[in-house]
Amino acid sequence: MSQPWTVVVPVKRLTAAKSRLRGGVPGVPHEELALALAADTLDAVRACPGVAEVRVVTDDPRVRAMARLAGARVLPDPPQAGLNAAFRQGAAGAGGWVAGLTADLPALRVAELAAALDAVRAGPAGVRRFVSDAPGTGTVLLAAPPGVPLDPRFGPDSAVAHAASGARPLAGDWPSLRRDVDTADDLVAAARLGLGPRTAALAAGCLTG
Ligand SMILES: Nc1nc2c(ncn2[C@@H]2O[C@H](COP(=O)(O)OP(=O)(O)OP(=O)(O)O)[C@@H](O)[C@H]2O)c(=O)[nH]1
Ligand SMILES: C=C(OP(=O)(O)O)C(=O)O
Repeated sequence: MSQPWTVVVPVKRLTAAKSRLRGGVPGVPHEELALALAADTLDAVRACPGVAEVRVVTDDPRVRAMARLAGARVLPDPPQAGLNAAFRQGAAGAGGWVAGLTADLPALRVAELAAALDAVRAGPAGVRRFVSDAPGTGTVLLAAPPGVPLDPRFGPDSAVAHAASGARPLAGDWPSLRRDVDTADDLVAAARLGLGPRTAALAAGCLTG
C-alpha cells in the first residue's frame, strides 16, 4: 500500500474564530457554531480512507478536547504566529504525504476529500497541489508529496499566492470540499449541500435564505 496521509487542521481560538460569521445566525451562540464547524470537518477527515493521522493545531481548550475525542493528535499554536505558522507546525516531521485543510467545511463529504487526495497522488510527481474555495480566490486544501515542504500561503487571495509559489490547482467537482464557511450566506450555501450533524443540530433551524 502507498504511504498514507497526514492531514493538518488548524483551528483558531473560539473567542476569535469565524469573526465574519459572528452574529450572522441569530439565536446560535457563536463559539458553539465555530466549534461545530470544526467538529464536522474533523469527523469527515477522520473517516477518510488513506488518512492515517489528523493533526489539529490549536490553543483552544474546547477545540483540543473535541479534537482528541475525534481521534486527532493536538499540537499547540506557535505563539502569535498566525495561520501559516500553525500549518507549518502541524506539518513538521510528518514524513509522508501531507495535506493542510481549513476547519470550516461543515458540509464536507468523505468521498470528495478522498477523491481530492487521490487526485494529488495521481498527479505529477513532486508537485504541491491545492483546491480553491467555491469563489475561487481562497484555498481549502493544500497538499505536498513526501519530501516536499507544505509551504502554506493561506490568507487573502491564497489561490493566487499558492499558484505563484509553484503549487498547481486541482480541478475536481467537489462542492462540499470547496464550500468553506466565512459568512452567514456561506452557511446557507453549505446547508443546501447538507450540513454535518454538529452544525445541523445547532444551526439548521435558524438559517434563512
Ligand atoms: N491554529 C490556528 N488556526 C487559525 C489561525 N487563523 C485561522 N485559523 C484557522 O484557519 C482556517 C481558515 O481561516 P479563516 O477561514 O480565515 O477562519 P477565521 O480566521 O476563523 O475567520 P475570520 O475571523 O472570519 O477571518 C480556520 O479553520 C481557522 O480556524 C491561527 O492563527 N491559528
Ligand atoms: C484563509 C483563507 O481564506 P478565507 O479566510 O477567506 O477562508 C484562505 O483562503 O487562505
